[in-house]
Amino acid sequence: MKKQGCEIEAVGISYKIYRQKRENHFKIFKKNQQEVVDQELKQQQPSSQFQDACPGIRHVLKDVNCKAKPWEILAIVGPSGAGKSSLLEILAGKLTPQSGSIFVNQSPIDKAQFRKISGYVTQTDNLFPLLTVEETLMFSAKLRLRLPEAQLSSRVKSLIQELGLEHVAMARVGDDRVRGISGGERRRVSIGVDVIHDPKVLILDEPTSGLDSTSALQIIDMLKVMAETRGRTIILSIHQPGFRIVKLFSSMLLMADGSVLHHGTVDQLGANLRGMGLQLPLHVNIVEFAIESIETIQQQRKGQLQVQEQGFSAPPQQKTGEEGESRSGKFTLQQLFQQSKVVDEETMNVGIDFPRDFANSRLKETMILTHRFSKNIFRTKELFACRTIQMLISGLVLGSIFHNAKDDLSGAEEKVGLFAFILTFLLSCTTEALPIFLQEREILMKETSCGSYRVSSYAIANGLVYLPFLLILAVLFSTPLYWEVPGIHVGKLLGDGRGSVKRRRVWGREQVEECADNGVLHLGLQVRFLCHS
Ligand SMILES: Nc1ncnc2c1ncn2[C@@H]1O[C@H](COP(=O)(O)OP(=O)(O)OP(=O)(O)O)[C@@H](O)[C@H]1O
Repeated sequence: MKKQGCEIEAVGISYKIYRQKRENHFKIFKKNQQEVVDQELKQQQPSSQFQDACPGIRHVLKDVNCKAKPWEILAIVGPSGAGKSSLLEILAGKLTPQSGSIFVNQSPIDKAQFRKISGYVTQTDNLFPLLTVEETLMFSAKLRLRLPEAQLSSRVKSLIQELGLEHVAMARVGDDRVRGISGGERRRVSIGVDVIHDPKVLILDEPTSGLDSTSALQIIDMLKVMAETRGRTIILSIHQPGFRIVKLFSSMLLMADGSVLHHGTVDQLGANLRGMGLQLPLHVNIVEFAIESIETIQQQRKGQLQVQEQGFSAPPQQKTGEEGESRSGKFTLQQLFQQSKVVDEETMNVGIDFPRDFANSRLKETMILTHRFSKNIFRTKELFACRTIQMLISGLVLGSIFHNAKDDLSGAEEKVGLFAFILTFLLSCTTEALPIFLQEREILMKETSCGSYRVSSYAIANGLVYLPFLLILAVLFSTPLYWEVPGIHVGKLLGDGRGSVKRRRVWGREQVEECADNGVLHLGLQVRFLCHS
């Protein structure tokens, strides 16, 4: 019987970023940046093709090859800045490399479809701080699964149990500002949000960062169980894994400076290091030792590459299988370490059912999002109470300033000033929404990119929740003004058809004044009047 699973293979991935250069603004004709890069790359020697020789270009990933198999955990390790996060983002379909390809079960990846069958847990936790752990997972389940409420609930409960979060299920998630659950528990919630739909591939960027060794071990242990019991493919990056954690990794990708230095099991890494004359000291973690010895490994690699380049002119040597040259035609350290490529035939060519559509209809997802927004709003009562009081006081103060406005021309001018002030005040108030949106933006981008819901549903739900509140604030602001400032009552403002028109000539130009019966100048006409004069 064939195993169900999803094998991910990256072949010849190169990713570079362009640093901003000081531009000569007086130079009108300049070359396209890509053209410059291509020309500079062409000029380079083959042996130094991966050096950061081009000024302004940073090679983040250099011809990276790797393979992650189902039922296994592939750990990406390496020093800070090695390119681990960039590789994970490329594997998750968030970044597009300049060259190279990603294959899913040997077929080229369709990013949009792949995002639906995979989960990507970022380095930072993007969660709503005011929702409880259970609510967070429940909303995620509702948005990503098309199941009856009872089944969703039982699924969330069993996931909470699996994640070891029963004791904090009803506690608020919290963040840097709001006190909530611990950092380790929050990391587990982030993982839970991305595994609730049971993805075939789970990509995690530093799932153990900032955790104590016990919490870190718990998380990796949980991922191991997930891989082994459900045949999931797990790819994660990790900094300085402990001894017991390393044992749980099925294979390891050691990276430094954007290149792969080792891709294989932990035992193979030990053997290769010994083969290079590096003896592992007693009681030292092999990954730590490998990272410490990166310079030596890189030097050996350079030497090997030079030997291979010289070998190009010599008659070709016999190669076994796929060893020696990767699909992209470039060499990796796998070749240096003479590792054989183990291909588990059982995992190949297994069809994947890509979900075609969103889990819910537009109406349903709008309802779910409206519910989530309402919960968040009702839990920020203090903020809303402050805004209500602020609007009420602003209205009262402004009304008292214009309380003595007269019902003549100068009074009308004051009222136009008041009108302009109100507009400016209300427009400046709208900028308060910006920090809230910036906070939620990461969550919105994450959820919409993996196909949880449509952006339009988010916008509608947001409007449904916030617009009534904004209307209430506007009424609270305008009520004291309405009663305090004489002559801006709606009835008086608009007149009732009984107004009269006065014409007079000032400096040879005809000016029009329209007065209601009580002598109040029509505000709208006043604006026109001011424009004319
Ligand atoms: N958008 C970017 N702008 C500038 N530099 C970038 C960008 N993306 C990646 N880099 C650079 O590429 C290199 C690799 O970054 P990456 O985040 O992938 O490393 P990492 O191995 O995940 O590091 P860490 O373990 O510290 O998270 C770093 O030197 C980083 O500064």
